[in-house]
Amino acid sequence: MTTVAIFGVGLIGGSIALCLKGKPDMKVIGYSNRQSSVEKYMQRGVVDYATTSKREAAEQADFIILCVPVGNLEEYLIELSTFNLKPGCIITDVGSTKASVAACARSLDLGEAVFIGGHPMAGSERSGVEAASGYLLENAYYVLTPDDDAPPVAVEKLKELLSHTKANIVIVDSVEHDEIVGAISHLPHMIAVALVNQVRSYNEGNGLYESLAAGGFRDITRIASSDPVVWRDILVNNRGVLLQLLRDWSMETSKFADMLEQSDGDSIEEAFRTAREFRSKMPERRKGIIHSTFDCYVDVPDTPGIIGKIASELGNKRINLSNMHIIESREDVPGILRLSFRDQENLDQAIEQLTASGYDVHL
Ligand SMILES: NC(=O)C1=CN([C@@H]2O[C@H](COP(=O)(O)OP(=O)(O)OC[C@H]3O[C@@H](n4cnc5c(N)ncnc54)[C@H](O)[C@@H]3O)[C@@H](O)[C@H]2O)C=CC1
Ligand SMILES: O=C(O)C(=O)Cc1ccc(O)cc1
Repeated sequence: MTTVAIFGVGLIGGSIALCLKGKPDMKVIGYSNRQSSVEKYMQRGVVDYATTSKREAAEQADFIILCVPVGNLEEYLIELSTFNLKPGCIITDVGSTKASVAACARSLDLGEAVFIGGHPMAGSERSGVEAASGYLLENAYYVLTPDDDAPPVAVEKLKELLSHTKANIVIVDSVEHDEIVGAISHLPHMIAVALVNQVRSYNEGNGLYESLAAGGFRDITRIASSDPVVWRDILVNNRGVLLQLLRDWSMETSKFADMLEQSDGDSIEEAFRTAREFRSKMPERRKGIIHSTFDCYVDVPDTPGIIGKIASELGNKRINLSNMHIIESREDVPGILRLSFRDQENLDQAIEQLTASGYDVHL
């Protein structure tokens, strides 16, 4: 029997739990510091057992996965180091920053337990176990940041466990991770929040800003709806990297100011051209090392008949849909529908058709 203890069964912890629960010889335990959350985890069936005792969860675990906000990771590691963990127990985390938690683990005596940092590079602006999905990490990158002296057998065991997420596991140095993820994830979150707040302040004087904000503005600012506590911790933790990135960002925005001051249309055109070229070369999620699936995701309102409507829209155009899965659907909250196709051609046709019909389709 493999016992996995998940500390903090929210969006990410819950999604990992859903990938593991029910697998042969697997027991998934959820830990929360609140009794009401423990009851919720059990009611939703995301774990086999839940407890408010850290020690109880930790001491029977072969794997401990810390899925709490980044600001709590160190205190959890320190407490784990005082427990009587199973020899060979593998502790990992899912925090969006990796250098500080790695340094903390290095400074502790974990006995015969091993720490290997991790970061699944997928998620959403939603939070809590209600938003968890067993498909969230499928085909996404999942970074592991083992120290050089981490036993290779432990890294292999962790990879084997995480293979249930169907993510594409890659090994990256923890400091390099924070620099790269700072640029591609943390900086965009700051920009989205700053942009929304800028428009919010204009809107105080004229409500038309809010009414007219659509399409592009919603796309670029989706991540501004992310959990404030989770993101407070990430930004504060990666502050050194982020301060440099913000300086570079200010240079980029001043280039735009210069181009506008000089009415330099050619340079503006060139900026859009180079950006479009780089972006078009970026791999899509389904093009990972892992076997490709031909899936897309559609944000759908929870209205009666919506699934039938989408299915018949595709059927009418003779687009061959091989599977459909509702990832989350609650009253008044948009759900996500995963549509699977047997080949690229059907997928491309479906994206074209649904986008033309006004659906929000992503890969
Ligand atoms: N949101 C995202 O898309 C991604 C988040 N992450 C990382 O995953 C971790 C968790 O984030 P989410 O799942 O998004 O957040 P979440 O808010 O959905 O889940 C966090 C969970 O931890 C619990 N929690 C909070 N403080 C706690 C404490 N002091 N003790 C015990 N439990 C506590 C909450 O009740 C909740 O169940 C963070 O470290 C974040 O950086 C990693 C990849 C993607
Ligand atoms: O919703 C999105 O696009 C995200 O950027 C999700 C996300 C949030 C935090 C991470 O550490 C990794 C991924």
